[in-house]
Formats: sequence, structure tokens, C-alpha cells
Amino acid sequence: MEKKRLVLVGNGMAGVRTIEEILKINADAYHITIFGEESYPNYNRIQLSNVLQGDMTVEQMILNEWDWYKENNIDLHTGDPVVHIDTNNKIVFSEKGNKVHYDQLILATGSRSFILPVPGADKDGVTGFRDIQDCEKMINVSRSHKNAVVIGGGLLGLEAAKGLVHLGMNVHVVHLMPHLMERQLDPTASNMLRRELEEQGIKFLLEKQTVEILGDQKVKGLKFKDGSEIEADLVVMAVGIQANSKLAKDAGVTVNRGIVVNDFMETSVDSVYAVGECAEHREITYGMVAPLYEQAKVLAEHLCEKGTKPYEGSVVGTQLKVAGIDLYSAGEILEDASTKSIIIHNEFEGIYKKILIRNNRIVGIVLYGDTKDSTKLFRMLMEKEDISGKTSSAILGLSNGEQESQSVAAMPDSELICGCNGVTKGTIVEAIKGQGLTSVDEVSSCTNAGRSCGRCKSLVSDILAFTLGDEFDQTAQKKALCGCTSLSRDEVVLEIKEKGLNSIKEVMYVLDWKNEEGCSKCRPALNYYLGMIYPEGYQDDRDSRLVNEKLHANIQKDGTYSVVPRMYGGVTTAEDLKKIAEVAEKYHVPLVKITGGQRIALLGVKREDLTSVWEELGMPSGYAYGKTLRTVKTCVGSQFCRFGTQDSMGLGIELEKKFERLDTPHKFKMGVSGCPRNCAESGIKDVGIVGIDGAWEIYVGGNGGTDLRGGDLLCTVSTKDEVMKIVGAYIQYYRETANYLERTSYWIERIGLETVQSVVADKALVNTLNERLDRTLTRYNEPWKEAIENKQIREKYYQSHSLSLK
Ligand SMILES: Cc1cc2nc3c(=O)[nH]c(=O)nc-3n(C[C@H](O)[C@H](O)[C@H](O)COP(=O)(O)OP(=O)(O)OC[C@H]3O[C@@H](n4cnc5c(N)ncnc54)[C@H](O)[C@@H]3O)c2cc1C
Ligand SMILES: NC(=O)c1ccc[n+]([C@@H]2O[C@H](COP(=O)([O-])OP(=O)(O)OC[C@H]3O[C@@H](n4cnc5c(N)ncnc54)[C@H](O)[C@@H]3O)[C@@H](O)[C@H]2O)c1
Ligand code: SF4
Ligand code: FES
Repeated sequence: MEKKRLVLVGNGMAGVRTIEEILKINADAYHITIFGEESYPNYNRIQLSNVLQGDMTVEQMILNEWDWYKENNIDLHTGDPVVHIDTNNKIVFSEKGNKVHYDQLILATGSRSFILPVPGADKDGVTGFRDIQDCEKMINVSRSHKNAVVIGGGLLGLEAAKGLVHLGMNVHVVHLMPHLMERQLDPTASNMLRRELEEQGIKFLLEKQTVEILGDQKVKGLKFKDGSEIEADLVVMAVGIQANSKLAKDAGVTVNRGIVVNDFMETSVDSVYAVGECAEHREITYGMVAPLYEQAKVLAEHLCEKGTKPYEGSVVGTQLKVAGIDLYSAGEILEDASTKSIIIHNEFEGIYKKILIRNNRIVGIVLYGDTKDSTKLFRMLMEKEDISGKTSSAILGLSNGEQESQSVAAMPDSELICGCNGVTKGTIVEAIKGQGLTSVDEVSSCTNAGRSCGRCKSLVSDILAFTLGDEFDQTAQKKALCGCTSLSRDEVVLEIKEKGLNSIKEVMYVLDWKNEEGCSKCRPALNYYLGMIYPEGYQDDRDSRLVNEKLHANIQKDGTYSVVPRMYGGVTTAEDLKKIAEVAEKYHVPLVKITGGQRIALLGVKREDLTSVWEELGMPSGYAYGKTLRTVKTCVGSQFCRFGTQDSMGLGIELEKKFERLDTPHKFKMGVSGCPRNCAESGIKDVGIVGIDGAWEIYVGGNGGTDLRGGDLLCTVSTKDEVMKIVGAYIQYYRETANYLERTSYWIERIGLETVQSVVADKALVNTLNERLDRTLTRYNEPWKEAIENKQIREKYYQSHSLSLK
């Protein structure tokens, strides 16, 4: 029998989820065709905020790869919007001239940004924030301009504003109302949010109505109703969304604010359905994935004739995806004559919790600063649980770490773990037991939990641990940072970002470190992660560094130290050599040795002589002791060698001058050779560069140590400038994603060469990574100059013998 033909218009989150659900129920039910206006496979739009902040690449947002469509025999047309539907003959027509017959048609066209209809709204530099192109536009403007204005202080506007601050822009949020996120927060929570965001660098103009966008062709500023003006090079409109319903309307389908559907997602026209943001159900259009996924399930079951329950509407819980902000809201937010409230407001700790109760049932939740109870409270709200007889502290317990770890066990099966995908604890436990799942990723692909905003992943991990008991292999799931915590590197980094933790002490306190002083493993690691997360603001904790870094010298087996001055690219001068010789003689240095990295090491220097030796040398430190760029080895290249095709010495010196002193997860070595004869051994360096005719090959992840590894070819570029940019992005990506003390050779095996290649192929991301790297580079000073000039440093590290070498 010939399969029925199903056509989906809109290759976005709700439409493709419907197809996934259909394939799960009956993969043979339909021959499926999908049309998408965007040129990408189905991606996680929610993560655009992270792309804007440079924390994610476009590739990492993809939910269904191109192969998924092939494997499921789906005919996919991307970059080809449907422009007309003939509902009488059941045919869709696309912009590129495709004409496809359907038996059933799903409209999942989503929404577009609402652009305020004010004069000037069409000027260059005005954008919405809805798709990858919008993101790219913002990143591009941020490279050459300073002032950004976001109109709208809702979820989208605030996430956009935070992204633009990350991109180094001066950001104002213009909001119509007296309070931010007035639909989700009451004035108290909203004020707490504003204060926190102000501390993070966002400025606010409240109760301001934009009447005009100023400028000629390009935006120059904004004019407000009260007559005031503000300068702007970029204007982001985040004042809500509008359903894409014109296609449906033109086809004769009933449209109101969205495409009107009944409880089975049927529109007014036979065999035409709508799902997602474009659909209006019981006079409501939704703008969050949770309800859209519920709709998708109902529609899939209906189309597979599975006898589904009707879709009756949704209550949605909201969270803001801005690092350091912990808020949650669901249901009603403002008191009225029929409600009673329980409120906890701890201004000192920045915690605010309000529960609205009507007829002994929770009808609204606003949490700020501590959202641990959100899943429990949301379940009580959804189940309309009778709370009479319960004390307010039982309802709104201030959870401590202990309660938290017990809470997974105490949770009823009906507790919602993944709000985005509507997955309960019971479903997760059943999947773990029934399907033998052992990792968060497996749970994610089986149940969808964690597949959207990703916030529920740590709870999923707790449920895995609780369900598998002794069989749960903690090490397979995550490797704890050290014995002082059960949190992994990724969890610690995420918590630092989300909670805005600023110092090692604060991390240990807030994240409940078992040993409040930390240990030799976590202290240097935390010092590194904090420095990586806060490029400018973090105050380095020298005492938490490993001993060689603390002293800026390598301790030798007899307790003496080595002194290795910087020689950029392995190039020196007669004058420097004379100085080295004089110092070696004067301080009776027992060994002068050429190192593997083309430097001269003075070995056997006494600790108390270190500052004088460096002072007399007057040369920068070669950092032969650091988790940082050690050396850039070069061959003579085209300047002298008759085979040389490229100036390897010149490039090597430029690289070393730019990246010297930068903290990296582990030591980092480079090599630059002027031709493929490769005399600088570029193939076994963390970054190895080889000149070829008219271009440079960049190799990465090489290592000449115990575990010998040849570098992988990352890419080939034509100019020195491109080398500098790609190497900068590569190093910064390594800095941001590697575990502390993980060499690039292991890191690249773990995350995959293809991932790194996709990062350096993404021009916008390369620029953002370089911007963060450049900001970081401004914070370094010459350590020996500092020691020579600063008596306290000298006394503390080089004269007193009280220093612990643990
Ligand atoms: C920056 C940002 C952050 C967000 N964060 C969150 C969050 O944290 N939590 C949350 O729950 N939600 C969040 N959302 C909202 C969430 O992404 C949307 O609710 C969801 O993507 C809507 O899914 P959809 O399939 O209805 O629409 P979309 O994902 O927009 O998909 C619709 C697709 O249809 C295409 N299309 C339109 N017309 C046609 C046509 N004629 N022919 C072919 N294709 C067409 C569009 O190009 C689009 O690709 C966020 C949204 C944004 C923009
Ligand atoms: N974390 C999340 O869950 C998340 C993140 C981003 C986007 N989204 C979704 O994306 C959609 C769009 O988000 P949004 O924030 O644009 O919509 P929104 O409707 O939630 O908020 C728009 C805000 O703009 C304000 N506003 C309206 N007109 C204005 C004007 N002329 N000047 C200044 N301010 C004005 C409103 O008062 C409102 O607070 C929503 O559906 C949202 O739920 C969700
Ligand atoms: S790598 Fe090529 S250019 Fe460099 S020294 Fe060797 S032969 Fe000469
Ligand atoms: S809560 Fe968003 S993915 Fe689970």
C-alpha cells in the first residue's frame, strides 16, 4: 500500500519534534517532506543566547543532523519557504518552484520578532533576535561599534543584553514598564534582578517609550516620548513576537493572533494542522518550548490514530538564561483579594520567594536567588495539591546541601524534572531501569530530558545515581574535580558562571566544599578557571598556584632553581649572550644548557639569588615553569635557508610576543617551520605551523612527550594575520573547554578534531574568541620586574623560608 504523504512547513523546534514523535509511534506511517525557510537543519533556537555569548557554535546547536533526515527517508528542502498552499487540491508550492502533494499538512512556521512600527525601524543596525542571522548581525556590529540599545526588558531582551555585554558593547536596555520582566516577576523580584544585572554591566532606562530611530541610512540613536535621546550603533528589538500566519491566512485557514486550532491541533481546513508558536489554542499562543512539545505529542498521536488525549493548554515555568541569575516563575505573580501569600525575603543573601495560594492551592510561584524548590512547587501547582495543614517552611524550605542530595530520593514519580520536555522523575527512572541506561546523554536521547535549555541535566544525573545505586559509575558520568567536591569540572565552571562566583573562597563556600581550605588539586584548578571566566576582573591568587608558578622558577632536585630567559622564536643577540655569560659567572651557575625549546637555561641558581640574577639579566621570563606558552621553536626559514618558502622566524617571534604569559590549562608549545622539511619539529607541538608555497598549514594537538602524538592538520591559511587569528581562537577555545592540566593532545582526542575545525571555520566565533583572549592578555605583567620592584613579593617568596612547597 502506498504511504500517505505528510508535508511539514517549518523545519523548527515544534514541527520537527512532531515528526520525531510520529517516527517513534510508527516510522512507516507517512512519506514525509519538510520545507524550511532557514538554510540549516533543525536547531535548538533556545541556545542562540549562548551562541551570542560565544559559549556555543552553530554546529553545537543542531538537534537533528542532515543524516537524520536521510536515515528517516525525509525529503528535506532547506532555504526554500513554502509560498502558497492550494488546500482544494492539497498541494504546497515553494519559493524555488517545488510543488508537493500532501494528504496531511502541518504548519509549524513559528514566529518572527515584533518590530516596533516607529519611524526609522528599517535602518541598518536595527535587528530582532530570532535566528542565526540575527546573531551574526549583532556579533558583526559589535566588532566595530560600541553602543547597543536593546528595546524590551523581557526574557529575550535581557539575554540579548547580556550577550552584547559579553561582546564588549556598552549596553542600555530600554523598557516600557517600571519593572523588568513584568509578566514573570513581581516588583520585588524584578528590582533584585535589575540590581544584579546592573552589577553585570547592563544599564537600564525604564518607563521609556521609543518614538523614533534616528540616523540616516544607519542607526545613530533613539528618541523617546519624553524628548530625550540616546546614541546607538545597534538596536535590538525584543518587544515580543508575532506568529507567522500569513501563509495560512492566504490559504483560507482561520487566523486570529495565530493559526486557530482545536484540542487536536486541527485548523479550520480539513487535513491542515498547526503546531508551535504559530498556533493559537483556546485564544493563547505560546512562546516557550514546553507547551509546544506537548502540542507536538498530541498532534503526532492524532496523526498516527493512536487515540490521544486532547491538548487542553499549558501552565509554563520560566527561567532566565543569564549567568549568575537564578530565578523561576510560574502561574500568577501578583496578589489579589482572593489570594494569600507566603513570602520569604532575605535581602542579605539575595533570596526572595513568594508563593500565591488560592483556596488552599498554589496558583503562583516567584523565586529569586534560590530556585532549588522549583520542581516541587511546580508539581504542587500543577497537581492542585491541597496544602492545608502544611507549614510554610515545609512548603518553602530553605534547602541546604544535605536536603538537596536527599531530595531526588524524596521526590514523587510525578515530579517534573525537565520542564522544557515535560519529563517526570518516574519516566526517567523507568527508562533507566527498562532500557539499561547509564549516562545522562543516553537518558537525554531516550526521554528528551535535557535536550532543550539543558538546565535539568544535573538533576538527571542525580536520578541516575539514585536509581543505579552501586552500579552507578561516577567516573563514567563525571570525574569530580578533586576529593573536596563531588562536582565535575564542567559543573564547577557552570556554577561559577551562573552564580557569578568571584573568588576561590566563594566557590568553596557556595558549592559546599568538603574541605574548606581546598587541596593542592582544586586550588590551582579553581584559580585557573576563575581567571579564564573573568578575563579582566579576576584577582589572581598566587598562593593557590603550583609551586613552580608561585615562584616563577622551576625547583630542581637539589632544591636550587632554574632561570630561563625569554628568547622570542629562539633568536638571541650577542649582547644578551654576554649578559647571560656574565651572570652565570658571577653567581657560579653550575650548568648552562641549551633546552629542547631553543632557550638557554641557567641551572642550579640559589633561591635567594633569583631576584638579583633576573635583575642583572634584564630579560623577560621564559616561563619555563608555567602552565602557559613555553616556547615557539622556529627554523631559520626564508630569511636565510635556501629551501625556505615562508618567514618562520618572523611568525614565530610574533606568536611568542603575542601569547607569552597567557595562562593555559597545561603547558603549551609551538613550532614554526619555513617549509615541509619541518626543521622546527612542528608536527609534535601543541600548535605546529608549516610553511608551504603561498600558505601556512596549522597542525594541532601534537606532543613529543611520553605519549608521542603527531599533530592533526587543523586548516591551511594564506597570511600571517590569519595564522594569528586562528591560533588565537584555537588557544582560547582550548582555554575555555579543557580540564585544568589537560594537554592539547588529550583534549583534542576527547572533544574531536571536527569540533575544533568547526570552531575555527566559524568566522564570528573566531572573532569572539579572539576578543576574549585579547581582553585576557591585557592583565599580565612581567613577573620578575614586579618581584624586583615590589619588596613585599621579594620578602614573601624569595627571602623568607616559610613558603610551603606542597
Ligand atoms: C534567543 C531565544 C532564546 C529562547 N530561549 C528559550 C528558553 O530558554 N526556553 C524556552 O522554552 N523557549 C525559548 N525560546 C523560544 C523557543 O525557541 C521557541 O518557542 C521555539 O523555537 C518555537 O518553535 P517553533 O517550531 O514553533 O518555531 P521556530 O523554532 O521558530 O521554527 C519555525 C521555522 O519555520 C520556518 N518558516 C517560517 N515560515 C516558513 C515557510 N513559509 N516555509 C518554510 N519554513 C518556514 C522558520 O524559518 C523557522 O525555521 C527562545 C527563543 C529565542 C529566539
Ligand atoms: N529564557 C527563556 O525562557 C526565553 C528566552 C528568550 C526568549 N524567550 C521567548 O521568546 C519570546 C520573545 O521574548 P520577548 O522577551 O521578546 O517577549 P515578551 O513578550 O516576553 O517580552 C517583551 C517585553 O518588552 C516590553 N515592551 C513591549 N513594548 C515595548 C516598547 N515599546 N519599549 C520597551 N519595551 C517594550 C514588554 O513590556 C515586555 O516586558 C517569548 O515568547 C519568550 O518567552 C524565552
Ligand atoms: S624547515 Fe625548511 S625552511 Fe626551515 S630550516 Fe628546514 S629546510 Fe629550511
Ligand atoms: S529543563 Fe530545559 S532541557 Fe530540561
